[in-house]
Amino acid sequence: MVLFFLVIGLTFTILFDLYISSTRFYAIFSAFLRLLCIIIALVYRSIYDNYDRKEEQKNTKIKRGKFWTQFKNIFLIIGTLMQSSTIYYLLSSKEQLSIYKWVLLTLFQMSMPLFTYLWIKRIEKEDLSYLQNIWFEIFAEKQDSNTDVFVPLYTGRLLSSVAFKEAWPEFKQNLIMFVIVNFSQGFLGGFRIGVFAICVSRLNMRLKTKLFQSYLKQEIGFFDTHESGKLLSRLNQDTQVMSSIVANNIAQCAGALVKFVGTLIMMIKLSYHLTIACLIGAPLILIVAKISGTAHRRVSEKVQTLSAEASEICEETIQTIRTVRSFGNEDGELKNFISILRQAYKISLIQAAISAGQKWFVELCQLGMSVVMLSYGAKLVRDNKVAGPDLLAFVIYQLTLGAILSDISQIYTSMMSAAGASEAVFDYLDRKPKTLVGNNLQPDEFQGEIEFQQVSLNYPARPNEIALDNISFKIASGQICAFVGPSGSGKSTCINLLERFYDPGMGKILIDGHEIADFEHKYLHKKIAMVSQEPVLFNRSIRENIAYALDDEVNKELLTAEIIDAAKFANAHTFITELVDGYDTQCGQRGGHLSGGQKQRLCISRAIIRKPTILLLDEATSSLDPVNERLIQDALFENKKEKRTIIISAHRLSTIEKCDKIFVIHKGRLVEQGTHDELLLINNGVYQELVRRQKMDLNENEKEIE
Ligand SMILES: Nc1ncnc2c1ncn2[C@@H]1O[C@H](COP(=O)(O)OP(=O)(O)OP(=O)(O)O)[C@@H](O)[C@H]1O
Repeated sequence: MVLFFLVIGLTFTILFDLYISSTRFYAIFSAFLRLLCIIIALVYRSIYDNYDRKEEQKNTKIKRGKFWTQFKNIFLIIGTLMQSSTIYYLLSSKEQLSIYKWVLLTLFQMSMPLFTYLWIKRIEKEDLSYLQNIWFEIFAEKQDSNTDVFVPLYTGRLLSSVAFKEAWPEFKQNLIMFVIVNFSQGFLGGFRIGVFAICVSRLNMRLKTKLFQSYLKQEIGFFDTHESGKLLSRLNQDTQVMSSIVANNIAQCAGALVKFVGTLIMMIKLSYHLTIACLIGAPLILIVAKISGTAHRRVSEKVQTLSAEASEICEETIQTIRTVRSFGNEDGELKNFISILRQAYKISLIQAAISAGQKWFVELCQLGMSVVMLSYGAKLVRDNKVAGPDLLAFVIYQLTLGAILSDISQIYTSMMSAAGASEAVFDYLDRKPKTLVGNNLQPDEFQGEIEFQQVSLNYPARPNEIALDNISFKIASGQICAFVGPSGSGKSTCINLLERFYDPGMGKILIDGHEIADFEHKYLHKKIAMVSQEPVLFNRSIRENIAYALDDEVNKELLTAEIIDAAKFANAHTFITELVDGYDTQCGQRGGHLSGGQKQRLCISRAIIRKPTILLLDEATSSLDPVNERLIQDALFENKKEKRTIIISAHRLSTIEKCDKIFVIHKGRLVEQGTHDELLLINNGVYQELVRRQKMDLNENEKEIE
């Protein structure tokens, strides 16, 4: 891809310089364009270098190729000097340019695409490769602008041939030039629009991919503190705003700047007196653009934040629609939604007022510029200082310049809006996960021996509350153990740590003597499977849900047999085959088309099919009827074929009586451990109390039934 840009850049350079450029003026103009582009590249680079430095200060571990970075900076500076010297040479040399000098100059000027190539390479290294689309767009826009600049000149000349008798002999020649420049403008304009449409879609796709990729890399704590609705709004809306505004405007801005410079050169060539007269209002337009741009940035930031909040309410309400309906609170949710949209609307009114005010002011300045230029121009024509046809061409240039200035001011304003919208997106894109996904340890043997060494944890969402306090225990390979304790005591937290959803604040978690963080991410999750408290299924078929994340290359027939075995293990096969579509039945969003118990059984099948060495069951059978629960328990306890370490977190103590070891957790601390019989012997122990209470509840229930 990068080579493609390089080839395009070089081809344009050679074509334009060797064959199309025949005048010294065009050569100067062409070199000037390159200079401009290199300067833009330099500015970008310095911004990213600065960003690098900040990153380095934040994270000293990041080592970057400093030498190479500086080397490329020097390249860009040399490029700038080369282009400047080309312009100087062309301006100062009086003699006709010979062909070998043209070749030399062209080689000289080829530095531009070469430097661009280096710059693009650099961007790719920084993982910001989507910016190359913008760069390509600048290329396309630049070519278009080149011919744009000549349109008023030949329009002016053609009109003068019609209007002034003395210009009649040149009518034919002017008509041909008029057709050529207008045709090229139209052709290149179409080309530009096509390229632009591709660029926007590609930029959008890449931005979304990068952002989604960045979300997927984040630690679970990030999702505890960032609502999904807001994250989705950033992913869908903000990236869209960014890609269309940024791609569109950077391209237009480059084009407008090129046109501005080109038009200005042509105007100066026609009459520098008139040029000075008509530029009086320009600085005012640019100052107003700057002021309103800053205002737009702030406003747009607020609007995007509010729209993310609205999206969060919408998403949450849809997700929890059954609860909302059961409490009859549809109006309440709608009210919240409307109130946020109203706030956004009020802020948009400010945005509209700023845009309108800016437009009025710019139009007024343009009018002033026209009046000054026309009055002064008429005087110059009367004094024979400017020829009539030149004044006509100048008027067209002046109108073009006014439109360009107006464009630049609007581009700046909307760029600022995009900057406001993009702030949060870039924050997420640049965010480094606090927990690294994993290292590279992938031992051939994985026994499943677990050890907690003085482990403590505070959840990121509640940094001041201790969830686990100095917990130490050891589970031998192949043992079946249980975590018990009152609700909120920390059982699921221990399981979350074994899944590496969080890293302990203090202490170590070892598996087979290695720290859990040392294992490679995919390897670890092949060896450890979990069935969580809330059974979550994907909106796919039962078959796909059970085989979720298994390697694609697994033989299909084998896979079907394994899926059925796994379903049988979890006692799910019977209910699946009773469904009309059997294993192809769709589960609905989050498994909403199935009952709680059915979902749990599918989740168990999904874990079992992976043949994990460590199986974590967090209240995995809580929604099942006693018969089904007993069948699954038996399958777990009696499966001697595979050596598997199993950890069960359960409230129904009858289900864990047979466990090799029971860990009693209370208020985040490990208070007792042993077998069921050993724990019952601890007088006034927590376990003894839990068993006593459950027995009482059972007796009362039995009495009620009687
Ligand atoms: N993601 C989280 N962010 C903040 N605090 C959390 C989070 N998850 C759990 N907690 C808190 O940590 C403590 C332990 O929770 P945990 O889920 O481990 O309890 P548990 O013993 O599994 O309870 P239960 O039997 O009800 O499932 C509780 O006080 C809970 O409020």
